Amino acid sequence: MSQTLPGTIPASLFDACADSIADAARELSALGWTPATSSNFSMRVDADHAAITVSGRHKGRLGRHDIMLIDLRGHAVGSDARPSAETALHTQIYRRWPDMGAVLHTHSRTQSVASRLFAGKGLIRLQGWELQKAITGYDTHESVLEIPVFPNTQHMPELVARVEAWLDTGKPLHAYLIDGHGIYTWGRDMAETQRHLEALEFLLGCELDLIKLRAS
Ligand SMILES: CSC[C@@H](O)[C@@H](O)C(=O)COP(=O)(O)O
Ligand SMILES: [Zn+2]
Repeated sequence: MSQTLPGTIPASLFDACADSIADAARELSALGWTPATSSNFSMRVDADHAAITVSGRHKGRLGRHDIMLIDLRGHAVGSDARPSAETALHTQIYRRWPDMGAVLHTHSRTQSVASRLFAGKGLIRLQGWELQKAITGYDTHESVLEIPVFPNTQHMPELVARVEAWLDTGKPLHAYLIDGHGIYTWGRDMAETQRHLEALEFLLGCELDLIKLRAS
């Protein structure tokens, strides 16, 4: 895949984003959170563009050619590669929050099982865990962190609308699960987004352990 950049985007900027995505993806893949080409990752490049993974690539082996430029309507810019099938979920975040700089979507076993288990309730309510403080804006274990679980669909506009509907209620949103699918989370930069993802994976795992232990 060859990537041509608009004159306003220096190659060094795009390459830095691509390298950062590939590094994060390698780490997440090594943890087993991106099985079988699943998952997708992006970073904001400027006010109107993001770098995102090309659809269908193995996320543990990404190179610069597996990451492409899109505009915030989700259209490829300067390449004929196909962006992630879930691009609309990334651009939604960048359009809604100009200060958000990275979006990570993974399919870990813990995320997948938790999404199925809590789909009936429509959300997971986290409270009492010290690690909630890893989410920006949370400064005590006593706060409530709600992670909605949206029904899965192959029709991205439907998922985009569900996210909008949640936000329209005025409730905070730092991440969401998709039933039987995985998690989406975001942050102002890649480091913050990775911290959110690691914390959420840990917290979901703790909730699943509690359910198992209470049942035994
Ligand atoms: C390989 S199944 C997973 C996909 O359907 C999808 O959910 C996913 O996460 C990766 O899609 P992609 O188009 O590669 O970004
Ligand atoms: Zn997915």
